[in-house]
Amino acid sequence: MTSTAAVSQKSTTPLRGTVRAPGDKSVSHRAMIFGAMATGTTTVAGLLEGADIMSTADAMRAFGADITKDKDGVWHVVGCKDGFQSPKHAVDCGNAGTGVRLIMGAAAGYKVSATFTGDASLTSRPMGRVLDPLREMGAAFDVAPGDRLPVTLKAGAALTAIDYTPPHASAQVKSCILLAGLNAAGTTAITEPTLTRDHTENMLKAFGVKLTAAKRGDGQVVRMDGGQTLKATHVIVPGDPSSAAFLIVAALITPGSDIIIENVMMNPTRTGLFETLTEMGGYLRSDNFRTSGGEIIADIHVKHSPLHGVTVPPHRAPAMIDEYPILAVAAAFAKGRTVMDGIGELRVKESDRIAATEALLSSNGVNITSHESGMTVIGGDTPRGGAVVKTHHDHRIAMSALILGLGCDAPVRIDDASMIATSFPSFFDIMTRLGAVIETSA
Ligand SMILES: O=C(O)C1=C[C@@H](OP(=O)(O)O)[C@@H](O)[C@H](O)C1
Ligand SMILES: C=C(OP(=O)(O)O)C(=O)O
Repeated sequence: MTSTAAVSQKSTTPLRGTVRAPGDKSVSHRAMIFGAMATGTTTVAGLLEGADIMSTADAMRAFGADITKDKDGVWHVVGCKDGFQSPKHAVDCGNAGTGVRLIMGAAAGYKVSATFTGDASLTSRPMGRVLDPLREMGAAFDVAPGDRLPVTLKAGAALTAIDYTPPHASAQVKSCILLAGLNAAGTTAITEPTLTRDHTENMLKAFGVKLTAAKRGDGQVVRMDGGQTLKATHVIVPGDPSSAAFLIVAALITPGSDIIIENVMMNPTRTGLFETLTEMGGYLRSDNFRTSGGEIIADIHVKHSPLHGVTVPPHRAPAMIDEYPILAVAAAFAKGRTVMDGIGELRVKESDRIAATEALLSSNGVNITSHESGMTVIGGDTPRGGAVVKTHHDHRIAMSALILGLGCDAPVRIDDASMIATSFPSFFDIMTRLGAVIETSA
């Protein structure tokens, strides 16, 4: 992707209007992958047409799926005939950790060979967290020491189910093992000490797979027999709460704002930020609750609010893991101290998000400190702004910086806005429609 700089200005008018959240990224990846694994044609409405999902769709085509979009915007995924086939070229998963980790799990079950790679950010992220359990199941890989991409899956191994407790709270690891387990001998069991997003479990059931998820403490044990086939279904993708987060914080910090975001997924494994912002004094009212495509969705009404700092309970981290950079921005406008702990996983996202968030806030005059697995913001004064923020190929850092600029005295610039298209291609359009001054610049 070519990089484009962008800048946001202090909002002198309130944000107003009703907008629709873009399709959820996690659900969209899964719709493409599960559709490719299924027999028959899966239809997908409301797909997030972000770059991450387009990379996953291309990867599924490389393994033999036929994927097209019709004139009404509905995607059709014709499952691979006789399972995944070995791709002719390396599979480039772009910027998407979810894409590559889930696809490696799915592919490991089919006795195919494939080389996986990605962009500068993805090739620096740890893959051992999925390669280790897949090796335990019997898969073999060629990979340089350190377990980074590129990774080559070697053909031929028959998999055996494992009973696994992931060392990190990770829906990607859980999902990778479950997808491999579909074609493994025996019963795959995964114990999660803390529950992570459960879209894989929900969607596998929608594709006709039998599995059980039994609550255990704050977590669960998922069990699934191998040798099950997925049957094509119709997927309706709900709006992404992680994208809605940017619009919500923008409205909370801009005086006079009053906005409605429609169609937001309210799955409790994803709504930790909404809970936290409400505790901080934010006006967030969800109504019109309904069920669509097996998920609860609602419309969220947000008004500008005076915020105060809070301590975020570490056990809430999995339910808002992608939202800490934008929470730190909200914390810059909240009176007092906001403490975020138990978030060491942020070090291995698209960028080191603790370091990137600290740089983004401190360079714009906000008081922030950090340690290995946490950060603390002391907020309340209008930030100075005026910095050019390095985004490190990270869409969430890019959007967080631009939202910060809406409340700073001087404009906030970012070095590269191109990655925003991975998860929220309509970000600029929607923000402009709400009345924000955010522009790409040369
Ligand atoms: O399963 C998923 O769709 C995701 C899981 C999370 O990653 P981890 O599993 O690494 O926590 C999250 O950060 C990512 O944006 C999407
Ligand atoms: C961490 C993220 O995604 P992924 O791991 O799929 O790259 C994210 O979208 O914030």
